[in-house]
This record gives sequence, C-alpha cells and structure tokens, in this order.
Amino acid sequence: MRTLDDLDVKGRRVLVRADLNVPLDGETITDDGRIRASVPTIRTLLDRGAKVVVCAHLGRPKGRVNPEFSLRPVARRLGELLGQDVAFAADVVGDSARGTVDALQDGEVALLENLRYEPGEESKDDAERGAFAHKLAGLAELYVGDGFGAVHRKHASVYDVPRLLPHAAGGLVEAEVAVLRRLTEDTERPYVVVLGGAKVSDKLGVIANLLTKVDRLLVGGGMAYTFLKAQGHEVGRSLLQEDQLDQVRGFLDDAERRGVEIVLPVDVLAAVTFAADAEHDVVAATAIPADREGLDIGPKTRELFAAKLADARTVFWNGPMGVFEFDAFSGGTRAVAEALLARTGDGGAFTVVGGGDSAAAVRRLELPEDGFSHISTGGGASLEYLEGKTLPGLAALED
Ligand SMILES: Nc1ncnc2c1ncn2[C@@H]1O[C@H](COP(=O)(O)OP(=O)(O)OP(=O)(O)O)[C@@H](O)[C@H]1O
Ligand SMILES: O=C(O)[C@H](O)COP(=O)(O)O
Repeated sequence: MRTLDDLDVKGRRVLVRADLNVPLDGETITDDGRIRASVPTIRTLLDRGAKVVVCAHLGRPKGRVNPEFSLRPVARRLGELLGQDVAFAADVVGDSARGTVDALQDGEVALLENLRYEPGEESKDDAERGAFAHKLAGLAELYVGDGFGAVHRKHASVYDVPRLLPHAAGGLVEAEVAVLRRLTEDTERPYVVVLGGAKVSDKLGVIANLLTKVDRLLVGGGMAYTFLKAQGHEVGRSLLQEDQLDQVRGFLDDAERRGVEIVLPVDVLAAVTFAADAEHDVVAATAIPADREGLDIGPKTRELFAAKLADARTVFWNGPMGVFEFDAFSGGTRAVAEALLARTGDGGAFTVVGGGDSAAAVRRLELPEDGFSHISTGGGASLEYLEGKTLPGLAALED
C-alpha cells in the first residue's frame, strides 16, 4: 500500500475518507475516540500544505437526508481537536460541497455532510455507486483512505473513489493493519475471540470463518440470544435474529466437530423494558421470562468468561456484553474488560479490543486504554480482517 509519504499533496485537494461514526446523544458526542484517531492523518496533510476535504458517514440514514445523522457536531469537535476551523458543507456533492471546497486555501480543511445521505454511497448497483463516486472524486485531486472502521464496506467512498484518483493509505489504516496482521500470523494459542454488541445480523456471518481459526469463542451482548434461542431456549424480548437460527445451529454443530468451544451466557440481567432505570433481575439464561429482555450478562457468566480468558495467549474482543451506556447494565462489559486487562502484558496475552462502541465502553468505564495491547477503531472491519477476507477498502488502496 502506498502511504502518505508517497503523495505530493502541497497545494492539492485531498479527499480523506475517515470513520467519524461516533455515538451521539442528540447533538452531544458521547465518545470522540474515532475523531481523535482521525486527527494525525489530517494534521499531517494540512502541515504539508494540502487542501483537505474530509468525508465520512454517521449512523445508517439509508440514503436519505435526516438531520438526526448530521455530521455538523462532528465538524465542531474536529475543529477543536485540530485547533483550526473546519468548514462544513451542508451537502455531500451539491452546491454547498463544491462552494466549500473551492474556497479552501492551502492548509485549510472542510468536512462534507454525511455520505449516507446519498443513495449512491451504499448502492449495490455498480452504476449507481459509480455515478456517485465520480461526483465525489470530482471534488479532489488525490484520495487518502483512513476510515479503518469502514474498510469492510463496498461503498462508493471506500471502494470506488480510490479507483478514480491517485491514492494512499492514511496513518490510521496503516497502523491498524499492522496490528491485525499480528493476530493472523503465528497466533499464540489459546486464541479466544469474545463477541457481543448489537450488529447481530452483520456479525453472525463472520463466525463460520472464525471457527476455523480460534480455540474458543465467548458470545455475549445482543449476539448471545440468537444462540440461546437456537438451542431451544426462551429469550423473551431480547435482541434476536430469527432468520439466522438455522445458521447458528450450524455453527454450534461445526464448533463441536472442530473441537472449538463456544461459551454462552449461563445467566443474564433480564429487564422489563429498555431503559437506564429498568427494573430487572438475574435469571438463568435458559429461563428468560417471555416479557423480559436480556440487557447484560449475569454474575455467573462474568466469572465464567473471566475463567475462559485466564489462559488465553491471544484475545480479540468486539462488542459490549450488555447495554453499557446504562450504568445498571455495564457490569458484564466491565468484567470482560478487566479480565482482558489482567491477561495483558509480559507472559500474558496479546489483547485487542475492536469497535466504535467497544472502545467507547472502555473509556466510559474509565479503564486504562493503554492496559490493552491495542484498541482498534474498527469492529466489523477487524472481524472481517481476522476472517482472512479481502476487505474492499484495503484492496482498493493496494491496487
Ligand atoms: N443485550 C443487548 N441488547 C441490546 N443491545 C445491546 C446488548 N448488548 C450490547 N448492546 C449494544 O451493542 C452496541 C454496540 O454494538 P456494535 O456491534 O455496534 O459494537 P461496536 O463495538 O460498535 O462495533 P462496530 O465498530 O462494528 O460498530 C452498544 O450500543 C450496546 O448498547
Ligand atoms: O461503526 C462501524 O463499525 C463503522 O463505522 C461502520 O459502520 P456500519 O456498520 O454502519 O457500516
């Protein structure tokens, strides 16, 4: 992959695809980790005299303008972190974007509005995606891919634009790939992957492949209920991917054949509703009441998961064990994070935490970020890398 040092950026418009998909509470950014992670590449380009045009997505507005998903608050925060103004374009490739980009001087930076307001960005139709990619590429002369968290998406800004412009990988993508490579080459065993979170349908798909690589898979968070249901248990109103139950039964059989241990929760915090102050009880994972939803792993599961991590030599963890944003349901995530911290370091394990919310959880729980071997900005992206898949955004940068 070409890197920033291979591009002559002085006086030129450089489109930087960043991952600025941060958690928001209204207009308040609750964790700015991904914005911070994007700063070094942008800073380097500005210091080298480029006109920097940053593009990114926020949430999943599905091709429609929706003010709830505006990047405007992100532009403000990026400006604070860079210590200079960030011009904000109120659209992606329209009059505002063109005007904002045209007005940039060397060493100035702009952020375009949410890429996913445009249906072309995520379109499965090559022609529609390509047409949007041409408009986006038309805003710049060079392209830098630095949105590691989105490199697994075959989207216009990730996959098509680098085919249209001279390009390079940014420092974040370079650094992330270097660490993840260590997880795929000469992996020390036992190799344990911990999966949780809410993007269940997305991430169930990676399991088939992971089962060929890992010794143990711990499943918590919103991911666990589809497994419990597949084993025939009642999961009440918990997060469930009904259409993937057969697939999950296949994983359970395959794991058994391969001698891979799949470890599921034995107890959960079952709440009457999805709320910070929801009434809840610890119940057996095999007996979740029909009117309750599991919002965290229970105390026995926390001990079980810690025990299953105690001899690990390599650990990758993606996805919180519960709804950590609510204090009452953050204990499971804390327990797993602490088990990883206890394992990290000399004579212990190489531990990687990946994902926007997983990293945010570590910070929200005020755990030492430098206590892990690495905290990655990508969850789904890291998982797909670990599967050994070709990631569209990396393949495009390699060409
Ligand atoms: N039992 C549960 N029920 C509902 N939501 C849950 C549950 N457990 C965890 N979550 C939610 O999962 C979300 C994070 O999931 P997600 O899969 O997006 O992880 P991530 O670390 O952000 O990875 P990525 O970077 O791929 O998005 C959190 O907002 C958390 O509240
Ligand atoms: O949060 C993430 O994992 C990345 O920003 C990608 O977002 P997506 O899962 O909505 O494509």
